[in-house]
Amino acid sequence: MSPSESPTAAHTFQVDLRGLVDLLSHHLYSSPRVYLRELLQNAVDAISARQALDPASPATITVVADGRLSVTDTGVGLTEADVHTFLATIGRSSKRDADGRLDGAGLASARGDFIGQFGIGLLACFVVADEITVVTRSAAAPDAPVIEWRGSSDGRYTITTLPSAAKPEPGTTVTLVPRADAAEWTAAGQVVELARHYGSLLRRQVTVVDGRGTATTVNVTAPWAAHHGSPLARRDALTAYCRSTFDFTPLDSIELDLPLVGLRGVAYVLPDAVPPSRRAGHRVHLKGMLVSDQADELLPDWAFFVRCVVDADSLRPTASREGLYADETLAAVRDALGARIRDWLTGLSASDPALLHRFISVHHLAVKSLARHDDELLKMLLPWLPFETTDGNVTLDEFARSHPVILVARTVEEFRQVAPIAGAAGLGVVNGGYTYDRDLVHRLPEIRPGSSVADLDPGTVTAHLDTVAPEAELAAAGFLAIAREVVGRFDCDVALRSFHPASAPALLLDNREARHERTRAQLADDADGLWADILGSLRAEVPRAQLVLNHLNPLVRRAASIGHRELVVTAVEALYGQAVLLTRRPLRASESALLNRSFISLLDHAMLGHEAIAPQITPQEES
Ligand SMILES: Nc1ncnc2c1ncn2[C@@H]1O[C@H](COP(=O)(O)OP(=O)(O)OP(=O)(O)O)[C@@H](O)[C@H]1O
Repeated sequence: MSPSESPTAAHTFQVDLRGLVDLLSHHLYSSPRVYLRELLQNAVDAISARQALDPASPATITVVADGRLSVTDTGVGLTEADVHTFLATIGRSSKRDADGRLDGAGLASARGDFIGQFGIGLLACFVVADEITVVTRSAAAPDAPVIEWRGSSDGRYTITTLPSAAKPEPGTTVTLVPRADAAEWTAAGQVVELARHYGSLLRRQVTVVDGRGTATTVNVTAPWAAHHGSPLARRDALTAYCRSTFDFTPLDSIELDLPLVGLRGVAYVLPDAVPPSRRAGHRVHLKGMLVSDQADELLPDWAFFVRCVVDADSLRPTASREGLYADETLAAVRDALGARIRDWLTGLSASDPALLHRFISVHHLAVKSLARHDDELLKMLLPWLPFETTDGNVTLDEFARSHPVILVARTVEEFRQVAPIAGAAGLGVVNGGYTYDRDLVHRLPEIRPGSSVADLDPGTVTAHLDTVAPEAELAAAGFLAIAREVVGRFDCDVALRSFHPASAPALLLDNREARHERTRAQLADDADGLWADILGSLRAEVPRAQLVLNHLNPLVRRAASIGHRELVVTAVEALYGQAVLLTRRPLRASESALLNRSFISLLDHAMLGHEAIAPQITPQEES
C-alpha cells in the first residue's frame, strides 16, 4: 500500500431526524389534509392483516373528532417489538420486507390487500400535530401487553406498557392533539368531508363521531359493485353517482372492467364540449382509498371527452400517494381503457344512433382528432361527422350523395369567399380550413368508394363558371388586355365569366400555398448571392392567382366598354383591390399602394367637371 492510500473505511449516513421528519411530513404531500388518508389507510391495512389471521374478526374504523383527533381500528395491532421495528423506524413497513417483499409474518396472502408499502405514511400526521400517540394491542400475540407509543416531530419517542384495561380488545388507537394552526383540518365537519373524500369507497366501515357524539358513516357502495334490479336501475345508479361525485349529468356512462388489475369503474361522457387540451381529472381509488382526483395519465389524451372514476387493486401509487407511478402496468391499463371507450363509440352507431348524434354534436372535435389516427373509427364515424359545406352544415355522407366530386377549400377565408359563388355554380365545396377537416375529407374515398375529393384550385372554380358569348368576349378584348397587363404584375391572370350573384363584380381565386410560393419567388428575385441561389433552387413553377370578372355585373360591363385607357387601368386596379380585400388576407405593400392609387384616381375622376358647380370658397370666407 502506498503511503497516500488509506484503508477503505465503511461509514453510515448520519440522519438529521428532525430535518427528515420535517421534509417528509411537510414537503412530500400537497396538503395537510392527507394526514387523515394515511391514518385511514393504516387502519384498513391493520384490519386486512388481522382478517388474514382470523376472517371472522371485527372490521371497523372509528374516527373521533372532538377537539382532538383519534382513529381507532379493530386491526392486527402491534407488540412492543413491532412498534420499535415498524412504527418507530422511518421507511420500514410491515407490509413488505427489505427486498420489497412481504416480511416473514406469514401475511403473504394479505399483501395484496395492503395499501401502504413505504413506511412513511404516519409522518403525514406531523403536518397537523407535534405529537402522535398510539395505543395498541396485538391480535397476533394475545398475551402481549397493551403498548403506548408517543412519537414527537423532533424524532424522539417513548414507549409505555399500559394495563390490559386500557385496551381490552386487539386493535390500535392513534391520537393527535392538533396544533393551533392546523385546527381547521381536524374540526369535525372537515373530518367528515375528508373521510368521505378519501374513504367513501373503502371496503371497511368508517364512522366519524363528533364532539356531541353524532356518528356519520362515510361509506357508499360503488354503483358498479352494487346489485341493481334491472339494467335501467343500474344505469340510473351510475348517473346518480356521477352527479354526486362530479356534479354533472353525463351523456352516457361507460362501464370499465379490467380483471387483470382488479379495476372497475365508469367513464362518464361529458355533456358539454371541452377543449382537447383540458385534462378531465380522473378519480382513481386504490383498494377503495382515493389516490388522486386528477389522474390524467389513466386515459389516452384523445379521450378528453370522458371523466372516469375507477377503483383498482394493483396500480402503483407514488410515495406521496397523490398520483400513479408511470410504469408498464399503467401504460397497459391506459391502452385497455382507451380501447374500451373506442368500442363504446364504434358500437353506438349500431346500438343507439340518436345518442351518437347527440355525442357528435357536442364532441365532434374530439372525434375528428381521434379518427385521424384510427382507421377503424374513421370508417365508422366519418360519414356521421358534420362539416361546413356549400350546402350548409351537413355530414360528409349526405354531401357526397349530392356531389360526386367534393372540393376542399384550404382556408376558412378561401371558403368564405368562394363558397357562395361555387355553390351557385353547382360545385360542392367543404371548408377544410378548420383543424383536422381537410385531412379527414381527403380520406373519404377510402371509406366511400366512388366519391372523389380534390383541393379547390382556381382553375376548377373558373372552369365551372359560365363562359361568356364569343362576341361579348371579343367586345371586351381591349379591356381584358389592359386588365391582364395591370394585374399580371401581381402574378395574376384575368378571365371573364358569368356567375351569380350578379352584384359581385370580381372574384379573386388564390390559395395560401400559391401565395407562399409567390412570396418566396419574390424574395429570390430581391435577394442576391447565396440566398438567391438557395431560394432559386427551391423555385417551382410560380402558381398564379386568377381574377375572374363577372360579366353579369353592370359595373364590369361598363368598365369593359370605356375607351379611356387611364380610366380602364384605374377601374381594373380598383376591381382587383376590392377582390383582394374580400379574400381577407393581409395585403402586400404593392397591393396597398395600388388600392391607394386607384382610390385617389377614382376620386379625381368623380370630381372632374364638378368644379364649377360648387360655390367658390374664398380665403376670407374660410377664415
Ligand atoms: N393502525 C395501525 N395498526 C397496526 N399497525 C400500524 C398502524 N399504523 C401503523 N402501523 C405500523 O406502522 C408501520 C408504518 O406505518 P406508515 O403509515 O408509516 O407506513 P406504511 O403504511 O407501512 O406505508 P406507507 O408509507 O405506504 O403508508 C406500518 O407498516 C405498520 O406496521
